[in-house]
Amino acid sequence: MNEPPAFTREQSRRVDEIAINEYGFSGLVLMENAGRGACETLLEFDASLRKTLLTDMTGSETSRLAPELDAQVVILCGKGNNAGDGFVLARHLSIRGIATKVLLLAPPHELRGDALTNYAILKHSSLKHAGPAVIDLSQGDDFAKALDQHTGSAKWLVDALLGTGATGAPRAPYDKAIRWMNAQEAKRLALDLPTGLDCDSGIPADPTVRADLTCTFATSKVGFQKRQATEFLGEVCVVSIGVPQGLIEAIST
Ligand SMILES: NC(=O)C1=CN([C@@H]2O[C@H](COP(=O)(O)OP(=O)(O)OC[C@H]3O[C@@H](n4cnc5c(N)ncnc54)[C@H](O)[C@@H]3O)[C@@H](O)[C@H]2O)[C@@H](O)CC1
Ligand SMILES: [K+]
Repeated sequence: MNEPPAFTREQSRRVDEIAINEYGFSGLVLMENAGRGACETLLEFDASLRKTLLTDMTGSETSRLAPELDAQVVILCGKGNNAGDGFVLARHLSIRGIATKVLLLAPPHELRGDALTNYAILKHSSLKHAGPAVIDLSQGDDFAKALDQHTGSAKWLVDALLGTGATGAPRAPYDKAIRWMNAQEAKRLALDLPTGLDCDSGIPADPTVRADLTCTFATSKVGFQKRQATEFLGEVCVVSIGVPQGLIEAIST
């Protein structure tokens, strides 16, 4: 049997582009599959993540989640589609009763397209149904203190800062956020790739997220096979985004 393919940045972006422009996929469907797949992978990886639904006076579970500070999963989002995957992940964790919080590191008015749509859905469900708290940390001066305050005793920090749209080393405020993430005891999940890692060369920038688990979408990435990348990736799980295998094979040849 052939080895599963690993793609360059350009090939990965071509999968999305062809799926959308030639096959007729909606970008939202691909993003939904990415975020939902990451949710399922995380829950399989860490069976200790538990439902934190509150109980009402009669002892029955209510649909409200435990208060914000008990978030078990805190998702740090940038402004591209990688952040969009993070918003979808937050929604699906919340559906499964896992208390989740989203921290925005870019101003919400800079979100576009599918990421903006999923942000709007999340905000709506947060206001209407006590869904995941969404907190804008893009303003304010004491960034590390704000991150500490909003993270509490989370078990997992999720890197939804940058994906295949990254160019060069992570710039402010992502650089500070990465240094802060790497210094926490919580485990780290990277969506698509650890922010800072060049997915073609495998060369880590200073700083790069040190992940315990990387959920990478559609295929693994060429740079992940390089020795210097290993310590930043943790366990790598390839998550299907629903595109036909034939498309992946066509692009890999
Ligand atoms: N429809 C699609 O295209 C899909 C995309 N997916 C996700 O989308 C990601 C790619 O999304 P995008 O192309 O929006 O890119 P990113 O989400 O990687 O972010 C790009 C944004 O970050 C900024 N940026 C780039 N380099 C930076 C740096 N070094 N420091 C600070 N800011 C920087 C850019 O100005 C741009 O606004 C994939 O990795 C994957 O996670 C998945 O949702 C599957 C479907
Ligand atoms: K990422």
